[in-house]
Amino acid sequence: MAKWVYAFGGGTADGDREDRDLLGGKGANLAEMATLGLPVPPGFTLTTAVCTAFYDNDRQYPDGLTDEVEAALADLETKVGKAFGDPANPLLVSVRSGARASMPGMMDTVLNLGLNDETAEGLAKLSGDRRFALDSYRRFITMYSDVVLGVPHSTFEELLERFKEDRDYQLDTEVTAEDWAALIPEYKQAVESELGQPFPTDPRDQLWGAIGAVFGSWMNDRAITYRRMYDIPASWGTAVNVQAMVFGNMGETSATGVAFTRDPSTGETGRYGEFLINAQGEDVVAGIRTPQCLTKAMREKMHDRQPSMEEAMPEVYAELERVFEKLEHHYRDMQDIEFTVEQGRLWMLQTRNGKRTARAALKIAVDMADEGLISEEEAVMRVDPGALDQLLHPTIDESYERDVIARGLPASPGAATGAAVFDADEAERRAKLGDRVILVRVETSPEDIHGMHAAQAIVTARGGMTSHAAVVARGMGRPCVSGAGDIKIDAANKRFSAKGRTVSEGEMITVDGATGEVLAGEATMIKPELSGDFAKLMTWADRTRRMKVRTNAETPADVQTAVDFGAEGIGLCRTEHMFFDADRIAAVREMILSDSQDGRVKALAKILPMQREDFASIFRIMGERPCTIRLLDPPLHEFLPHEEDDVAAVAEATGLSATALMERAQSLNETNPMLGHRGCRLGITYPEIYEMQARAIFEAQAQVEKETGIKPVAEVMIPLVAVARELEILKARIEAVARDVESETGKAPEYLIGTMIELPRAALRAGDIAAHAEFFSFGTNDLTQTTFGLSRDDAGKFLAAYLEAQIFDKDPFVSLDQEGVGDLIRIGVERGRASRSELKLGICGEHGGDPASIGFCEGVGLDYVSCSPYRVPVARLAAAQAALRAKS
Ligand SMILES: Nc1ncnc2c1ncn2[C@@H]1O[C@H](COP(=O)(O)O)[C@@H](O)[C@H]1O
Ligand SMILES: C=C(OP(=O)(O)O)C(=O)O
Ligand SMILES: O=P(O)(O)OP(=O)(O)O
Ligand SMILES: [Mg+2]
Repeated sequence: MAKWVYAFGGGTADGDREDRDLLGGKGANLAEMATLGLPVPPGFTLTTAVCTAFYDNDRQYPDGLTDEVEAALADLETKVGKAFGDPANPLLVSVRSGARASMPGMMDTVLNLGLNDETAEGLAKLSGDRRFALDSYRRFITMYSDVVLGVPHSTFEELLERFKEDRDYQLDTEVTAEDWAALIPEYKQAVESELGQPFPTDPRDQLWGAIGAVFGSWMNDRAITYRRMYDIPASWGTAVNVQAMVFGNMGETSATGVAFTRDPSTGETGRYGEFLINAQGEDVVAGIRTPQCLTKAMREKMHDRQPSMEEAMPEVYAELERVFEKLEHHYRDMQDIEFTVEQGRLWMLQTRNGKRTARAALKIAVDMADEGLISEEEAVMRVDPGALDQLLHPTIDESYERDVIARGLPASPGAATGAAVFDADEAERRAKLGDRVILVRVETSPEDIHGMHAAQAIVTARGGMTSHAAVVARGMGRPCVSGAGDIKIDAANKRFSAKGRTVSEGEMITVDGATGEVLAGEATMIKPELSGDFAKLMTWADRTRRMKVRTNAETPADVQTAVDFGAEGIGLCRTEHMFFDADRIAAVREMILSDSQDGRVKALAKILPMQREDFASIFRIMGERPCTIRLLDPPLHEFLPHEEDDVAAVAEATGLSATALMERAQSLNETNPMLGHRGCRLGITYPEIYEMQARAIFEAQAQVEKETGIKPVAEVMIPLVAVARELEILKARIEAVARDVESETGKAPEYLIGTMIELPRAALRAGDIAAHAEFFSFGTNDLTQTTFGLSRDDAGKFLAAYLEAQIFDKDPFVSLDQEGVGDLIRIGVERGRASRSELKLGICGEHGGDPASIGFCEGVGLDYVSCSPYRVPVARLAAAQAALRAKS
């Protein structure tokens, strides 16, 4: 029989951290902490299997669940010595979500459950603090109504605000016990008016209501968005944790807080966190009050005048410090911890591996390896290659004169510029149109997640470093300034003001998430420094990986950037990019529009010296690293002149009439150019084009060898081969050019000839093709396009609908379709290698920079991946992780 409910607390637990699939991360770690002997309020976990069964059975619970919950509740009552619903000695519980993967703030939690008029009075008597009891009661009504009954939080906020205004109160702390006693009936009345039925008073009804709502929150919009963003399957489900309440709102010796064992923004060692005296956990994470610092060091750094927890509660803080130490050693990773202090007694409410910026992930991984806590290989596995991207992005140039309009907390590092917007939907709308936007909000709620994702950076007027905005922004790598109190947002008129200045929607601002500053205008940015920890981790990754990492680049600047990032070769130099250059396009047009071979040869002679110099400048940078140069690929159609001026320029160069040229252009026009006169088909029909290019490559090699004494290595790549004979013919011609250049220069070029595999037929007939190819490079952009029959230029129009309908899990042009396109690659590799065992194999489609696709490339045994320059470090790390996974 399935077991649906697992207990924890009192030094033991039914499960442990290995059970996170079943108990969710929160439940598994609560169980683990309980067994470690840490002070965890006892409770029990309804497993993720209950959630799955609930959704599979039309929101019905599985048989036996009610009995198991009753038994667990009775056991909990015994453990804490209180009874659920007993006015004389009431047990209150929290009902908390918690999935396998942490989804901070995305699902629901209800605190203080079990309160009604009688138990609230009982709690007042028992605690001797009526204000505390009524404060807990009003919190419960508010939270339960919002989460379970669908009566929004704002209903109660408005009642409270009006009440405070009438009495001239500024803060919630001024509201007395009598005041709460007067307000609570108003709260309940508001619920009854809204729902037509009274607020539930039976604690068991409340419990099942909350359990249902928390399971239901697995399917709320923000949880769905978050799952999509982080690839979390809907089938995982959430667990529900029912836990005895401890109270941080029991006066000045009580508090609640969130802490990280290392700084989640920078990775610096030293505790980092916030706490609030006389408050409950939600107050900190929701950013309702701006909290106090955890440590003295942090307070001094932030110039905060309020005492830190280390200073205000030294004894409890010392105990907390011991817990940090224990947890970090136990989990061997930075921990994100939620705790509550009830009248001087510390209680642990959650621990999880802390979300962190890429910068912090890197520092923590390297530091922990240096401290001997983890191995170098583990450090390599700890950094998400995709997130590394964040480190490669610019920061504000120091010499830039900053026009600071507001200051807040440096909640997530990095800098970005964009147009100010004040609403998440608008941020998303503008971003879709290609605008860079900065989302400016009073505070963010999880409903804003799509807007935060669409924005370049986030600014909030309220909230601390652990507010929702800060945590989510760090996870996404978006710069964030939170708690910028100077900012007054006028949402109705779409503008904000700060220090007497006004910024309207659409005006450009800059956010510096490292300093907490918001600047007017667009700042100048500089490239990041990639030494220190970054270089160290990369060295460890390079030691570990099997596959080489090359780059797709053709301009000297890009090639240099890629080499600086550690590229070990060029995997794709697209020569057509050199053809489109403004001062060459006229000669290219002259070549394609001339109707004779002589005319083409004449035009190509103009291009040859330019191409030679292009290649020479690349070889000078690349030295002995191999350079794959792809001969002309795009359809001639793409080079045709469209404007009258362009036609006139070609007419002048060729001596042909504009009318004759237009007729010729018309005849070259294609209905379906991507499947038309392109790739090797051009080489076959206009041999002089590829001959010129081959000559430019070989002559450039000879020239650079003469200049530097270093022998450049060229890999001449023929695109769009479908039939082995195409390659056979073109290879013979290129070899003839190589021989000519050798006899003219006295230098034998070092080269290979190979092909791209970008058509299904080429993959299927890889055996025949390999008879003529010394290497294959999988052109997975076109191979995806041709395998799906899906235009890569037009798919954007309906891709969103395909992702929405779960026809595609991911955009197949971004992450390789490992089943379909992957099968063709597998076949290509097998048949190619069977025909030529030393065949060199690589990938040069965009997928070469995508970590999941790189994992696939490792699995099929490619020799290298090639990606755009800024992706090179990502690929180095992803290749190392793939190698480690393959080993394990
Ligand atoms: N049992 C509890 N006692 C006191 N405070 C609690 C309890 N359970 C949760 N909390 C606080 O609520 C927030 C949010 O809960 P999540 O379930 O982690 O979302 C948490 O920070 C705790 O401080
Ligand atoms: C790398 C490729 O070439 P391009 O993107 O230039 O078509 C490819 O098709 O995968
Ligand atoms: O359990 P998690 O980590 O998903 O988050 P939260 O604490 O917000 O529930
Ligand atoms: Mg939590």
